Amino acid sequence: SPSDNGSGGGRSGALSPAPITEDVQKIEVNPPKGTRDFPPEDMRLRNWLFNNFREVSRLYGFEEVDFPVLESEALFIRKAGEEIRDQLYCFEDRGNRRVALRPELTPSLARLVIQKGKSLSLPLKWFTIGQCWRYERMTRGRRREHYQWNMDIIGVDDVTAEAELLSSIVTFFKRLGITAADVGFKVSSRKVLQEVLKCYSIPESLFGKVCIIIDKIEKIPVEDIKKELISVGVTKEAIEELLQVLSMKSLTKLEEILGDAGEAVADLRQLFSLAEKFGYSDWIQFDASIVRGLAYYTGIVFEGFDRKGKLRAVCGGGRYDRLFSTFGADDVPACGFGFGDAVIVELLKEKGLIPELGMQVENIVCALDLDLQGAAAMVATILREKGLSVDLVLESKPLKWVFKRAVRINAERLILVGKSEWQRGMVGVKILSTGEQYEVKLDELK
Ligand SMILES: Nc1ccc(Br)nc1
Repeated sequence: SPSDNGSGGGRSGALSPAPITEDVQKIEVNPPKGTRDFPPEDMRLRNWLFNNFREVSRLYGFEEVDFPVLESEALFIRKAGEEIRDQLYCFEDRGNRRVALRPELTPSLARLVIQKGKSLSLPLKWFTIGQCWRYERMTRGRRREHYQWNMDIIGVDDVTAEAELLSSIVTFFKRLGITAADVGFKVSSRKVLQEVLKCYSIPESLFGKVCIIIDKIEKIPVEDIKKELISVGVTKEAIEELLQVLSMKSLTKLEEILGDAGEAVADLRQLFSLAEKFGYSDWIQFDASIVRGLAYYTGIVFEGFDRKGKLRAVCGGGRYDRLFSTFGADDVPACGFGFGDAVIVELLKEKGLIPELGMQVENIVCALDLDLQGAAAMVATILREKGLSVDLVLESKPLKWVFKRAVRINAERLILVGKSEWQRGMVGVKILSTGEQYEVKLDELK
């Protein structure tokens, strides 16, 4: 067995803490408030989740894109009273530029589309997975960062685009074992609001603000909703009509109020018809109260919810046909969704659907003699060049330590490089699941 370097095989190499002197300051080892580390076990779960995001994106023919976490603050400055604006993680950089950690991904996507301009052939089907930030007073103890999967279709003004996006999310849920009994989508259209406001001659300019106020309908008392609507100039009559329409859960009843001439009912009817064809009718329901909290949505909006009502929205999205002109470019029809990495994990835990994702390595290679470390490196290299993973024991360790590590890293095989075997061009192999052991010629190792 390898000579013992007196480390006792325990947490060998553990250093006693450096003496605190004037130039050594004990650092905070936890990440900043509201942020997370991803140690190996958590990173395996995150990679598993993101790999599912990517696989669904591939299945739907979407191309991956990415943008900087840091953007010009101007990208996110909208005057509709959104929460996302109030919580912007913004600052002035050393060049005196106003910048922000992105709170969402859609404005960056729009910026890139505008930047690329005519060089792009529509429609675009782009996806990204990116970290998004908000600066929230920690009194509420909520997170300040999360990762979002975004899928966007740019250049299609038909509801088929929204239907395709909803299909992709259903496909994602199904892959994870989540069913229509667990999760549903509340679907509506902001054109419902638009048509009501138009009936009461409420100016279009109020549309964004009204949507942001209405989005709070489940979160604050209805009297406060009314006060805020009044404060932005909506008449009492319009408010009563609005609240009545927003309580609708039936398209037929909505049609009785709005008539069948408007786009809102037509879009929704088409979406529900397409849902039949895609096979996800069980997953969606009309709910006029859904407006979502981003000012730039203009049409169909939707959000994924857990049917037990225990969690916040799992995902959300919609059509945003006017975003590009707010950036000074020509408008392009667009729709997309954001899917956060936190609520879905809570949901999977609730449903017992978190997969076992142990560390896995195919080989652990160990020199049985101090002067065989080079030979062990050669063996590791041969295996790695064959595409086999190797944990190479880098120091002289007792065999007991090596076996413990092999179990901890879930190695399939232990490759022992011993003096007598090496002289015969052989190495020892132990299959850790069965205990079977044998010698094999180096050039036959596979
Ligand atoms: N927009 C946003 C960003 C970060 C978190 Br956590 N939640 C929402």
